[in-house]
Amino acid sequence: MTAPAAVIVLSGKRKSGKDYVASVVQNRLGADMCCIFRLSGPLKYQYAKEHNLDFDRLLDASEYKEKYRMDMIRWGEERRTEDPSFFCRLATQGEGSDRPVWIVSDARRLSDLQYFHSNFRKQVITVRVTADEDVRKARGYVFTKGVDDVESECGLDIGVEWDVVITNNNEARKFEEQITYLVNQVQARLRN
Ligand SMILES: Nc1ncnc2c1ncn2[C@@H]1O[C@H](COP(=O)(O)OP(=O)(O)OP(=O)(O)O)[C@@H](O)[C@H]1O
Repeated sequence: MTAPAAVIVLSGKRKSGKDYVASVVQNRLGADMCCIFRLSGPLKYQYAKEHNLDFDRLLDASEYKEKYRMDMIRWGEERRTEDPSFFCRLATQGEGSDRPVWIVSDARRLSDLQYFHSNFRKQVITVRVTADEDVRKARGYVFTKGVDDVESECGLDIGVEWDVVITNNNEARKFEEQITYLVNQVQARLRN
């Protein structure tokens, strides 16, 4: 595996705009230069594989998914406890990992940040995407107990020093300036 030149690690509350930022940055840099990884991506796939289940049925909103949902969450936690970098490693393998810029669109835990800091010390750029609650609500956010008040959503809310903070409150010009700043940081790493 060739090491990437830059690794952008995005974090933010639900509907703050992480996926949106990831795709804007990818468009700026070019898809051939840049790959987006989702840490939440391989969980279902790996769970299905290890339990001999039908991956496609696990992805839809059927009874099948409901039946295995709790067990899948438990299994994911167990895996992470045994090996905190398990899902980070899994998500960033395979297609696209040979591109020079990685964007990880959904860091949720301190262990996610620790993984990227310790494996890609010089390349990593941590980014917190923020948006006011009313803006997030307008984008479809609804507070859900058991989802929005647990570690996977709140683990990075305080006590982290981010390299870049992007405020994404529908202010196009400000947003643009912040994206340009981030893209410049990436380009500086590509030159080194
Ligand atoms: N600056 C922006 N301009 C226009 N639309 C935006 C902007 N930011 C976010 N959106 C839109 O708001 C919605 C939510 O954004 P997005 O999916 O990127 O959030 P997220 O943080 O990835 O959410 P989740 O955590 O639920 O996956 C999307 O439809 C997205 O296109």
